[in-house]
Amino acid sequence: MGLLQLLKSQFLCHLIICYVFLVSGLIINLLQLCTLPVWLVSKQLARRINIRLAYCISSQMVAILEWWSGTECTLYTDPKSYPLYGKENAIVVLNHAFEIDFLCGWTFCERFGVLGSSKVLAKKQLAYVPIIGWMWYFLEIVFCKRKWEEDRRTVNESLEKLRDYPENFWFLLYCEGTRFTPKKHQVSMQVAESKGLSKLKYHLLPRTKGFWVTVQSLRGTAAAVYDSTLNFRNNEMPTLLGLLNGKKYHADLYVRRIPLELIPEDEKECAEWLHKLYQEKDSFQEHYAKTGRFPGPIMSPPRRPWSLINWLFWSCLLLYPLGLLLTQLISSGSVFTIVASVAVCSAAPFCPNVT
Ligand SMILES: CC/C=C\C/C=C\C/C=C\C/C=C\C/C=C\C/C=C\CCC(=O)SCCNC(=O)CCNC(=O)[C@H](O)C(C)(C)COP(=O)(O)OP(=O)(O)OC[C@H]1O[C@@H](n2cnc3c(N)ncnc32)[C@H](O)[C@@H]1OP(=O)(O)O
Ligand SMILES: CCCCCCCCCCCCCCCCCC(=O)OC[C@@H](O)COP(=O)(O)O
Repeated sequence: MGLLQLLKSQFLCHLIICYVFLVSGLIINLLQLCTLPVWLVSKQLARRINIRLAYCISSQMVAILEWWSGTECTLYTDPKSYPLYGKENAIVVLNHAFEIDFLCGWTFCERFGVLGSSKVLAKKQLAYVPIIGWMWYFLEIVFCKRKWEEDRRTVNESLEKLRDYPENFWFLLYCEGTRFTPKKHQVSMQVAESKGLSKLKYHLLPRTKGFWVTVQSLRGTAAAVYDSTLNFRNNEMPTLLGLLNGKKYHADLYVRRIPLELIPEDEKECAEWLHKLYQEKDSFQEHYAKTGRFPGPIMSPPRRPWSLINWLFWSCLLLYPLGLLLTQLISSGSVFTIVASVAVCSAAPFCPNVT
């Protein structure tokens, strides 16, 4: 193990990274709260400010993936579609099998310049998560209760509000509704069988209602659906903790751009269309399992320095007062205070994992 890799695996480094993320995140949440009066004067200005503030939070996690862990993200896509990415609103349909798949999604958002404005259909519980959930509230993220009777109206209303959004956005939809596990897959395939639908090997049966309401609500706003299929080389099972430890992963994303006009308007036909799409996604995963690559050419966008610059900025800003505090602590000469502080820091890794 090299010296740098050893440094990245040190708990003290993780503590510093989390400290910067948590404190900067709460400061940004507070700044977002301060933009509330701006909404009354100019909604579009408030939205633009919040896009930039949100970037300051989400790009820190992207920096961990791109710069700290050095994870490689490869994009397989059609060269004709490539120039449109980041230049139009789009609905992104992504498979949900990895702990960090949302972060790989964010990384591509960053590379195409839509990270601050990216959106998702998220379960309501995530709205209460400090920093990320609170940030999402100001970004007009669409939340669902996974109760169709309620979601039908609320999801539609939230999406309608995005019609005059001032910057390009990608709206992520995990149609499977939950992360893939063998147990969930088994149950899901029983549902498929009972409905007379073809089985899937690598995906759960897609929930069609959220997709239909999204497509219908964003007609005229979004130009296309980006059908995205993600996998990792060598059967890697990446985790957030692995990234924090500086572990390098290799993500491959296959994206097909499908113009929105090609998607049926009728609910039943739209559902059938989505089931067919998931059959195709399954065949791409099969191809990947056999050959180690997705079909089509590679058009990888390079990483940009902004996430790193933002991360360094917050680190400098927040580590300076922490350094002063530590210097004062040591120079205080109080053995009890020093021993108590070291004990608290040493005990932290043994706390139960809450993620
Ligand atoms: C160039 C680069 C391109 C791309 C880059 C990639 C990505 C970047 C883009 C953006 C990034 C932005 C943000 C990312 C950041 C963070 C994301 C993090 C977290 C969010 C994750 C979540 O929260 S996922 C959970 C919430 N989301 C969803 O659930 C969406 C899918 N669900 C739906 O659409 C649902 O329909 C619903 C929620 C709208 C309503 O749910 P409900 O359950 O009430 O209704 P359903 O119709 O779905 O269910 C009833 C029917 O389902 C059948 N059923 C029952 N059991 C099962 C089963 N196990 N499997 C399948 N089906 C089942 C049941 O029989 C009912 O059928 P009917 O025929 O009777 O309707
Ligand atoms: C700079 C980096 C510092 C890192 C340290 C801090 C780490 C904090 C991480 C917070 C990340 C929160 C992002 C929200 C993404 C959560 C994804 C998620 O929860 O998906 C839910 C789905 O799967 C469906 O769930 P279920 O059907 O199981 O209900």
